[in-house]
Amino acid sequence: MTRIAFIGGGNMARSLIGGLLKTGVAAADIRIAEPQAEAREALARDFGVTTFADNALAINDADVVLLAVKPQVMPAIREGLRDTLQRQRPLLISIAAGVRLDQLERWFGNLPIVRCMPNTPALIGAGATGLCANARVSAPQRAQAQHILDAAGLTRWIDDEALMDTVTGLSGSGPAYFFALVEALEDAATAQGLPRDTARALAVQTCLGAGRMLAESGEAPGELRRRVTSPNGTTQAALESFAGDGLPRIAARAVAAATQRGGELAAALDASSPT
Ligand SMILES: NC(=O)C1=CN([C@@H]2O[C@H](COP(=O)(O)OP(=O)(O)OC[C@H]3O[C@@H](n4cnc5c(N)ncnc54)[C@H](O)[C@@H]3O)[C@@H](O)[C@H]2O)C=CC1
Ligand SMILES: O=C(O)[C@@H]1CCC=N1
Repeated sequence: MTRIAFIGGGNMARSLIGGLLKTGVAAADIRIAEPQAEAREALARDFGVTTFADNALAINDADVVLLAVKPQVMPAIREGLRDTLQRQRPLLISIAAGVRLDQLERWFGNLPIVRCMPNTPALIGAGATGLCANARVSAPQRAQAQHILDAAGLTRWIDDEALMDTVTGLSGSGPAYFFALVEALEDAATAQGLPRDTARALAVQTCLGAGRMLAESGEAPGELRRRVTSPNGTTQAALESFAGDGLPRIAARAVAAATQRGGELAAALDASSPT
């Protein structure tokens, strides 16, 4: 039995808690610190978990403390947590974009820490998470962290922490890229006269079907793409249009922008909380 305390009960905490409960973790073993009373009530109602307005109270007796606040909020929570963390020495897990292991060690002390980057499909158990551990994380703690994130979907360990911002740019932010593409496809078909609800339904199912084929067929995306593309057919016309507009470059620039922003978030915290 692992007691898990969440600091911050927003979107990602809700996604992760939903996954944990589905895999059989007892609600009694999950505690959440959340400053907003309305959010606390919703968490207790939706998940049956215990909530706290006070961060230090929530982590009392916790084996794992999971930081699920915005990167900018990290320095502000250290005062309230540091003493209890040092006394209990739980496994600390952070899901904050950009925030580095050395920063977490500076703020919260020399603890076993796992930095990870999940994504919102965790809510339905279809998340993707990259994890990276500091040297203090023992093998059982590594397994503990993986077990918690496995409840949200697929997990992959990332040995080189510098690549965690790339993971953020790929899968952390990635669901939004696919949502944006579906929005654009739906708008394009609607502009040609298709009723919006029909355009939405067809675009969403196409996205789901393509995603399932990618996940379940074991085939490379390029091979699946080739099978849709008849010589001189409709798909070829569309793919040539994508290529002409520089789709690979568009994707590379978007991932680079998100990756860079991760580094900027961390640098801003170095500037505002140097010690
Ligand atoms: N939303 C996403 O798709 C993903 C977000 N993340 C990371 O997860 C973290 C949380 O993001 P979201 O859940 O989207 O944000 P959110 O804004 O929905 O949740 C943050 C929660 O922290 C609470 N909070 C604010 N100050 C606090 C304090 N001093 N003590 C305790 N709680 C406090 C807020 O009231 C809020 O409920 C961020 O660091 C983000 O980088 C990581 C992967 C994906
Ligand atoms: O946009 C963000 O900063 C967070 C991190 C990854 C997804 N959402």
